[in-house]
Amino acid sequence: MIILLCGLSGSGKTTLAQHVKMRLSDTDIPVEIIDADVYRQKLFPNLGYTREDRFENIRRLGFIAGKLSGHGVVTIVSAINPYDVIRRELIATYPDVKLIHIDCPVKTLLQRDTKGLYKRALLPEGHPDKVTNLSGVNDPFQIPSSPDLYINTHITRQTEATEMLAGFILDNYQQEQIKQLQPAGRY
Ligand SMILES: Nc1ncnc2c1ncn2[C@@H]1O[C@H](COP(=O)(O)OS(=O)(=O)O)[C@@H](OP(=O)(O)O)[C@H]1O
Ligand SMILES: Nc1ncnc2c1ncn2[C@@H]1O[C@H](COP(=O)(O)OP(=O)(O)O)[C@@H](O)[C@H]1O
Repeated sequence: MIILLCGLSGSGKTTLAQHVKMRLSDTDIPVEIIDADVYRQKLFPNLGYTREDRFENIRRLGFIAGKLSGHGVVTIVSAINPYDVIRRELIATYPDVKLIHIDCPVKTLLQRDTKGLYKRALLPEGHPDKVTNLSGVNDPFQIPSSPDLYINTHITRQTEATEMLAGFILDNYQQEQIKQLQPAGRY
């Protein structure tokens, strides 16, 4: 299973992915997190935040996730992933991809601003520290129309959000195992 966590920077993708991994550590479900922030720094430092570079980033992350999930690892891809077309491409390319929207109003993200990106995006044009192409501020984020799960981290506390996501993974993992136990064509 590939879990695509999409949502604006600071919405809680990394936090929830890490908590879910911990939460599932006492089960026999192997979980790996592919955090776009980390992979960009370690593997794709030349990619920026244009539409084309974001597509390339997501395609590469999807490829790695496909390999891991092919070995039975529940692979959580934590990336802003703002465009519907590339999300749909991953869903069409790899088996058992689930799309999860981690939502949060920009007003709240401006208050959290753990990386200082939002303040920098709001600087005047031409300011040397200005951040351009920040999704939700000066770059698009297409809201998923029918995600498999929706979590709003402005409303839902971290512990409850973790339970929602862990429960979703457990349910789907178990359903998949039951399907694989059933002989093809008999049911
Ligand atoms: N425009 C811009 N300028 C500078 N830095 C930025 C910008 N947009 C995103 N970020 C930071 O990059 C982190 C990874 O982005 P993503 O790979 O998830 O983006 S995307 O999926 O390719 O759209 C992303 O990580 P998260 O904060 O974890 O979402 C941000 O820290
Ligand atoms: N309900 C919540 N779920 C997840 N994170 C939350 C929640 N409420 C507040 N936060 C905080 O918001 C921040 C989210 O940051 P992070 O997980 O790095 O986001 P992202 O990976 O989407 O950029 C963290 O500081 C986290 O503690």
